[in-house]
Amino acid sequence: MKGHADIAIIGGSGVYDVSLFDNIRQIEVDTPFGKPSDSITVGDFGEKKVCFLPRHGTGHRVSPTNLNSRANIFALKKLGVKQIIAASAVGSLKEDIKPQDIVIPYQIYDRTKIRPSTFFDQDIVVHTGFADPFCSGMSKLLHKIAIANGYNSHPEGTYVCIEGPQFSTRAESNVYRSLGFDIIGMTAIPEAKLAREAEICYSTIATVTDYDVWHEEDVTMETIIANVIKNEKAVRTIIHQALESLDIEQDCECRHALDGAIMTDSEMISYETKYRLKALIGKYSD
Ligand SMILES: CSC[C@H]1O[C@H](OP(=O)(O)O)[C@H](O)[C@@H]1O
Ligand SMILES: Nc1ncnc2[nH]cnc12
Repeated sequence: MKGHADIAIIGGSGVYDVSLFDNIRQIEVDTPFGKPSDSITVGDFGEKKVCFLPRHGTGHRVSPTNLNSRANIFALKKLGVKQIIAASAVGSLKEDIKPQDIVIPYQIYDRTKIRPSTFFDQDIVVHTGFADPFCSGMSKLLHKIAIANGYNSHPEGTYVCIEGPQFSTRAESNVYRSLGFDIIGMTAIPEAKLAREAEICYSTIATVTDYDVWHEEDVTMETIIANVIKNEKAVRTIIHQALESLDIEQDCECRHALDGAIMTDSEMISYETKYRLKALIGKYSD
């Protein structure tokens, strides 16, 4: 691996390349948790060092359950990433959130079942705050940009993350609606949790592809793919303008998430663990 990036884009369904960077190189990054979903494209955006990772791999090979999110986020941390903009295709749980709208989620409700969702599962115990799972500064910026470009953007949506890969039953969809959730997807968890553990600011541009089964006869891939294609321009526009505006020097509380969160006595953490997780805990452990 040879590369550095301050800002990362994680592409979701239909976003496998943002074509916004100059001087691009593909790099392979290895991590203690294995390999990320694909090689990472590093490049320049003006003065900024940026990178791109397709969440499901090129050609959409990795299902939500099998995503190695630990490797994906660890690899970005190793590159020096401080801010992640994630793109995600979602279903809507509300009438006024229409297909092709944008939602910038501010909360997540976790309905996943079988995903490793922490870096700290061996020899070290860490409890990070996750009350507000997205970076509020970045999310406000994304919403502002979406509105300024004429998109129907909803700030502050709650994203319910299901295990998938099957879509929900009608009963489940109606329960999520009765609980007041706004959008539904399969990938925000554990990505957002791991970004917090890695002290990286993390925000999502959720693009609506369907109304989920509470509203539709059935969720079909035909509808979803048609809207994924229509949503692509919005995602690219918002990312482009966000990259212009983001200030990597500006401090944020997301970047101090491990401060005071490590419960284990430093002397009890093995040398191997300190070495293995150096990119995450190096600044807190001697
Ligand atoms: C393409 S439909 C279901 C699929 O789309 C979303 O993925 P992503 O968040 O990576 O855009 C959803 O979470 C499912 O994985
Ligand atoms: N209805 C839906 N449920 C779960 N994930 C989705 N991604 C896009 N639409 C979805």
